[in-house]
Amino acid sequence: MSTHSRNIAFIGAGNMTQSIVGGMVASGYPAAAISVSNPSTGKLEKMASELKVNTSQNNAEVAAQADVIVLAVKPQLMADVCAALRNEVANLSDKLIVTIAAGIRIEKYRQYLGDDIRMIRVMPNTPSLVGKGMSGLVADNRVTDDDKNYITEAFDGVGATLWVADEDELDILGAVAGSGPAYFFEFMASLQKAAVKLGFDRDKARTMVQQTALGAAEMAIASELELEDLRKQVTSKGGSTAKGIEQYQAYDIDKISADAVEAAVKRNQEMAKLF
Ligand SMILES: NC(=O)C1=CN([C@@H]2O[C@H](COP(=O)(O)OP(=O)(O)OC[C@H]3O[C@@H](n4cnc5c(N)ncnc54)[C@H](O)[C@@H]3O)[C@@H](O)[C@H]2O)C=CC1
Ligand SMILES: O=C(O)[C@@H]1CCC=N1
Repeated sequence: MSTHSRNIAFIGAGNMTQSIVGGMVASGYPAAAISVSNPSTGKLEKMASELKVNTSQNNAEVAAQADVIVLAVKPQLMADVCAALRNEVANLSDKLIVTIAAGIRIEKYRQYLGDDIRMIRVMPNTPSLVGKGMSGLVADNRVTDDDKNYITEAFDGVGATLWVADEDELDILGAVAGSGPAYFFEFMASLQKAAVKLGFDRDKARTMVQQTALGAAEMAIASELELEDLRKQVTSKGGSTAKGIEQYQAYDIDKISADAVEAAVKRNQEMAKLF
């Protein structure tokens, strides 16, 4: 079955679903083959009017009609949502089940949905909305090559994909790339505040910060140099950047990042036990 001929249903219309579906529609996935369900109507109405996808307040209804079900609710709701799907949808084992939830292991979904499910875990991130997502993927051993190709193509449409070896690696990828946009936005906001503190208005400060972030990211992608060497190219001996970088190093930016990623991995592992 080719990528665009599968009907795909998203259970939960939150931030991540809106980013993925927005990116999929923009990349040419037919809106008519996409359904989204959510208990409340606000987000559904927005998605129906802006993206022309099918919407419903009934999870089982969209899931029953789909070839692919994407579980996109918060981890703490997953057990209940899965239990209801198992009760209300026939032939779950004929469908490809994809989950984007952090932490929860495939083994748990087997308990929730049945031993015979075909499941892929995807760890996406919100820049999928603008076609610049980074998604990690891992599959159970029942998933077919066709399933893998399908889901790779779908998520390649909203950015880059990276198959990882196992679910431990997915936890790490999630802590770096899934959570990563938040780290970058936190850093960008702090740079914006620094410019505002010295007299710029917020709009001008934002323009200079976001354009610089974009330029740095694109340069990193285009260059074969190590990231440290790209940094050195900006850091003239005896110049101003050296003084700025000294301040970041004084706060041990490597330790800040290592602590952040390790804390996020730990939370993914906790969520695997809790939900
Ligand atoms: N936000 C992000 O950057 C990322 C999120 N994820 C994962 O995506 C999942 C969703 O996260 P967000 O979109 O950020 O959360 P969110 O809170 O924005 O969205 C969850 C949606 O599920 C809906 N919902 C609640 N109960 C429901 C039910 N019984 N049936 C159907 N829908 C229901 C809520 O109304 C809400 O619209 C989480 O499991 C998270 O771990 C993964 C990677 C990145
Ligand atoms: O914060 C979370 O748990 C999810 C997973 C990665 C990004 N958001």
